[in-house]
Amino acid sequence: MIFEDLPTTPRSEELIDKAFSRAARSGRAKSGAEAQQSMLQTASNILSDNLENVVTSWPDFDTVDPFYYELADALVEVDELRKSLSEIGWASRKTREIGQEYQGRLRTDADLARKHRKQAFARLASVLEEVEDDLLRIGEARDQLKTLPEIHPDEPAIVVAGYPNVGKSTFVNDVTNARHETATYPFTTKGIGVGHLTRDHIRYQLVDTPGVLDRPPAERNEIESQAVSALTHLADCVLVFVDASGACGYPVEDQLALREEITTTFDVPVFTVCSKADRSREIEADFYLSVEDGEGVAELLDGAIEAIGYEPELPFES
Ligand SMILES: Nc1nc2c(ncn2[C@@H]2O[C@H](COP(=O)(O)OP(=O)(O)OP(=O)(O)O)[C@@H](O)[C@H]2O)c(=O)[nH]1
Repeated sequence: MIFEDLPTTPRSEELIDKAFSRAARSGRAKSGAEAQQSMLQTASNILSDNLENVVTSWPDFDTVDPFYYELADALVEVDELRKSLSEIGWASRKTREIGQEYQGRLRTDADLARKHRKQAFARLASVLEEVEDDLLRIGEARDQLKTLPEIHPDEPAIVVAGYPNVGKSTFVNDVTNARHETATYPFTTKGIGVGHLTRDHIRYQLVDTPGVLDRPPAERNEIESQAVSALTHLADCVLVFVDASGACGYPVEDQLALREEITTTFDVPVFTVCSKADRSREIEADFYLSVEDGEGVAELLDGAIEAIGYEPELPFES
């Protein structure tokens, strides 16, 4: 996952403390103007390098997969994040420049060198103060994005949709190792779960979507709508679960209306799955499923996998 390895974002104060205390240490090893030069060099390098690392640890949003872009945007407003990252790039260059600019002025007697070095430190500190909010914003974005589950836009994905309590997670847990891998993320109080299964050496992702694809669009808030839009980039096939028994607590007509909406939103095969078929099968569906009895589980998976028709790219054969 592209956001998984993002390192903790330092705060301005932390960076200043680190830079100035290392600078003091390096100054103690020398004397006179040389000590001042060494201090400035150390402080400016540490600040500039650490700031640069913040920027380079992020992926380039111009080339990021649209699924990730929209997910990230739903959580953190990518435009704002990019502005902050470019401010940090500026601060990295500026702190290096200040180091270089003052180096010449420090080639003088010890007292004057000390005065100029202090001036340079004040300027370094004020650059860091200026980007304090940007570092905070980047840190928050990083913390949020790190919690996204393991979803790979390059792997085939089966998205499971349907009203609450229709049996989505029972199915996903039954056919995948989801119990071990399910992760959630904070689009909604419920989060989205991911499980995996392997067929013919191909790994498929099953994405459970409680709180997102489980109600009419009019009831989705902006973030949830964006999560749906992100899912359209991800899904290779959608299974809409409909509980014809009504045991889930939602009228069958509403469930079928949601299916219609999903069919028009997604450009990939969308199947209607009559879930809890041990209780009722009173609707027209592509598949009838009872996880309770084990009925239709294999057929449903085979159907979805066939509809996806995923062909892995083979290495070049000579
Ligand atoms: N009779 C019967 N009950 C089932 C079947 N599958 C699931 N259930 C029951 O239906 C209830 C809801 O199932 P879940 O899998 O939690 O439903 P869900 O759609 O994931 O619900 P949310 O996570 O709230 O969106 C549970 O009590 C399950 O035990 C089935 O095949 N037959």
